[in-house]
Amino acid sequence: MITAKDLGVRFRRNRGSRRSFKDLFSGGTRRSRPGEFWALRDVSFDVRPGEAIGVVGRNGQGKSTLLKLVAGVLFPDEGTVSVRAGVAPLIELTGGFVGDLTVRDNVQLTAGLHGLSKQKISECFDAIIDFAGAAEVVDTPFKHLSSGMKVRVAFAVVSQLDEPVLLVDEVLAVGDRAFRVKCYARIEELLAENRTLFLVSHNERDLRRFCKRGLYLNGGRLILDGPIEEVIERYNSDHPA
Ligand SMILES: Nc1ncnc2c1ncn2[C@@H]1O[C@H](COP(=O)(O)OP(=O)(O)OP(=O)(O)O)[C@@H](O)[C@H]1O
Repeated sequence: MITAKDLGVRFRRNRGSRRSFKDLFSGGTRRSRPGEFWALRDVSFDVRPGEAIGVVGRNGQGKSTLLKLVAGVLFPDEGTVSVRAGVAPLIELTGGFVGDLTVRDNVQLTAGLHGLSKQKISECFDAIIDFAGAAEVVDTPFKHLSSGMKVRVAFAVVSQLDEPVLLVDEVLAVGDRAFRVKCYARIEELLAENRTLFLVSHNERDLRRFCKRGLYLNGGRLILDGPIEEVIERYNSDHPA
């Protein structure tokens, strides 16, 4: 379903840093420009349809960057990632949503971008709003929603899409308990339909509940790719609380 080979992503630490005169003459031969660092490097893995994968690592170790590559919203500087199916990304709280548009417009836009027909959208519109508990804010600009409500709307839409790959980045932590329970049930339904799931989480219970396999990232490197229990154990022993 997904093949990632030697993935590398480079970012600049400091937007203001300029390349030096000397750098200009060394042209493209330099491996890394000043101020740049590899947020992800030499990362390779294969994912089969229906696999549920938990991505673990401390803050800033490349987890979100990896999901963005799979979602196709970021291109690698090295290596390749191929995804043989559509992706429903739930990454970054407001990801893909337009702040000035209303909830209604955003739901229609996102669903439309993922290939749902007008008719299908109007069929499932009420269910999406109902799932999110967003009836009162349907005509409110998205930017005026509370952060929890933004996540609820985003999850409600994204989990309604027919895409075979679902990416969930740490958003479950934001919803209140009643909403999390609904999200868990929905994720379980999606897994039962043999969808592929990537879950970034710092919550071991969530990881164990949904994922069989884990990827442990540290310093942008893939330290361990294995059964979720082994991955959690290794992560915990590397970084005891
Ligand atoms: N657009 C960007 N420009 C520069 N640096 C970036 C950019 N996006 C991410 N980074 C940096 O890349 C590194 C990896 O970030 P990433 O968001 O993938 O980490 P993460 O493991 O998801 O962290 P968290 O658990 O905090 O969400 C971090 O040092 C981050 O500051």
